[in-house]
Amino acid sequence: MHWTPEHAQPLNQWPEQHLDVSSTTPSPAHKLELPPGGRQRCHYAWAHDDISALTASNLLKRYAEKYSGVLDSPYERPTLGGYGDAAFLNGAKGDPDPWPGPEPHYPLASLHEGLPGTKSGSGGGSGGLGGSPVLAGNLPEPLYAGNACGAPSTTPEYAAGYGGGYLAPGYCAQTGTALPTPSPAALLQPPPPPGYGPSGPLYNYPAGGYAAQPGYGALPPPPAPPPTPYLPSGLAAPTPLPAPAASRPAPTSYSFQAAAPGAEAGMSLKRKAADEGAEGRYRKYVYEPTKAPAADGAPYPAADNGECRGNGFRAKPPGATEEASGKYAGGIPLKVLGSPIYGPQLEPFEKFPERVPAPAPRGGFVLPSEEPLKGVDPGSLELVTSKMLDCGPPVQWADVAGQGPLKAALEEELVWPLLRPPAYPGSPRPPRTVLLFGPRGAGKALLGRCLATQLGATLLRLRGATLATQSAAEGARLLQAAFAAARCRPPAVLLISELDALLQTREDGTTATGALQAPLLACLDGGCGAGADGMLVVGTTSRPAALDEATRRRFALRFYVALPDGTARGQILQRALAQQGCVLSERELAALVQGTQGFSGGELGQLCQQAAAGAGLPGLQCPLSYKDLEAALAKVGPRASPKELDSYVEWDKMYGFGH
Ligand SMILES: Nc1ncnc2c1ncn2[C@@H]1O[C@H](COP(=O)(O)OP(=O)(O)OP(=O)(O)O)[C@@H](O)[C@H]1O
Ligand SMILES: [Mg+2]
Repeated sequence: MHWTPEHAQPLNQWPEQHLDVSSTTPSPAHKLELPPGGRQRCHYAWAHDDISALTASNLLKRYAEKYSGVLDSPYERPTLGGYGDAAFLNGAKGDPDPWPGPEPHYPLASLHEGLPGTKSGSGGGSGGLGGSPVLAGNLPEPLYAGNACGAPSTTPEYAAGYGGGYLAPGYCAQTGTALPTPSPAALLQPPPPPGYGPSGPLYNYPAGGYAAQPGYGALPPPPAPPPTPYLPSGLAAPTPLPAPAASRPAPTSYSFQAAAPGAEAGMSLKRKAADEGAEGRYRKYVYEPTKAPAADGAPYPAADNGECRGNGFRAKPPGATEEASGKYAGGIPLKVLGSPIYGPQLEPFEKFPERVPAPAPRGGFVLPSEEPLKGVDPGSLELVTSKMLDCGPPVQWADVAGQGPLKAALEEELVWPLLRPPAYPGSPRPPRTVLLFGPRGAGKALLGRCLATQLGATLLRLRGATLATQSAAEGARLLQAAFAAARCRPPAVLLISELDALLQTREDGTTATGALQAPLLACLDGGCGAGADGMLVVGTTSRPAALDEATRRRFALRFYVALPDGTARGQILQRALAQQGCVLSERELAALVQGTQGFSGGELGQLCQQAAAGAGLPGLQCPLSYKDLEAALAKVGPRASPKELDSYVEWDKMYGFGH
């Protein structure tokens, strides 16, 4: 047999093969060229034709085995030229150890880079698909597929090609586990752009989510959009969403929201908004205890020149809330009592832009297209406009003591959806009706005013009890006029307090239920229906059980406004007493808070007034003392009995949305 290795191998490989050829019988043609002393040990770099058949057979077998793994490898191999022949000539022929040669000449970008768990760095070299299959094929079993760390190989297809060959001894490509199998989609992903770490997240959106729309106060400025290189081409940036709903607990079985006409799909029925530890989250809800003293003793100072802002509110008097002290008069911080944060958490006025002229429609809270005044009695409309338009100062979340979870719920389920633009055409309408129920004086109307402020809306107030004193026809006319007036001033909040009075049986035997309920339901359907987007109806009642199902279901959201807890009572008292120039010691205030358990905010205000009256200080020339308050405590007490409070909790479980 006449055989030369050139017949079987490419030219650039045959010198290596000849390093294997240890023939001791050089060809006669070469004998003369060999140094005499080295003849017996010399390895020829070229073939000679008198090789034995056995040697030739062994050679064939050996190289067939050696390269069969390479040829069968499922991975795309780099061109051999990329590594240079020198890599194969580096004296490591058949070496079972990891390849000790130089780094590849080209920085081969491994497709595995960017996959989770992939380690980048020089130690790994181009161990991915760019690794040398030849070398991998040379490696003994334990070095395959990251087994340098002794991890079990779970991905057999990686064994041949996944570059153990370039792993330095001891390098662990995966910590204790084999590299996860890449999905076909991942393999099709383009490599990350230069400058971004391969193991970084593909999207790097802010953890806190997106800020609300401009115009909504107390939220941080919107974060910068994610850098465009992070967005795969062709993909639009996701629509900003409000706070994550995923953290909300599952609704309880009592909720009626799914059946309510205004209840929107996707809105959680029950939620626990109290994230007690997250102070920053409720920072803006923190009560601002001190306002500028009212000149006339009214709950809100009238030092605003009577000027009514475009949104129906007047600005707070400058510095009205700036003087909040972080402690009780005696020096105990309210945090000691479990308050979230207490201090001057102020909302700058700039966050409540003037609405003159009316701003462009915002989000779902847009201008109605219908003619709102059609068929409305002009006299009633005039009456409503002059008597019901609320021009009080704006009420921020921080102006409401306590009620943190409720405030968060109102904001997340009402304010944000109303201010947020619809995500897509035909997306669910935000709720247009909310019912606040709870004991008298608990702050339901205050929260209604706060909602109007947060929405930048005109506020119209209607008292059910007042309406119920009118004749049925007049009451219905006023009701329609109130809805029409609200609709023609969008965005508007119509606050109907004492809603239950509209549905009660009168003492004279005539029942308003039939007379006023029908117009009320019609107004709720029409005024808050699909055609009227610019208004929100806030109904309040201290007798939720008096509401029949039809009325109840017209309110898409129903929230329980509970009595203030000890911390909130302390804050309300401190504010009320500060307005009267009264400074109590820490112990006195703590005792007063203890003695006013079960008081509503309204009753705390009455207590302070009673103390002033009892002290003979109608003009509030002298500060109140603790003794005056003690005396007043004997006369003013909480109105809501424990039984009543229990009934609210029960009603909340049945029909409320919890918070
Ligand atoms: N949480 C509170 N923080 C500060 N002030 C409060 C709070 N709750 C009630 N008040 C004060 O108590 C008074 C009565 O509040 P409001 O009118 O809102 O109660 P209400 O629940 O609407 O009562 P009603 O059922 O009688 O209509 C207001 O002066 C309000 O400022
Ligand atoms: Mg009220």
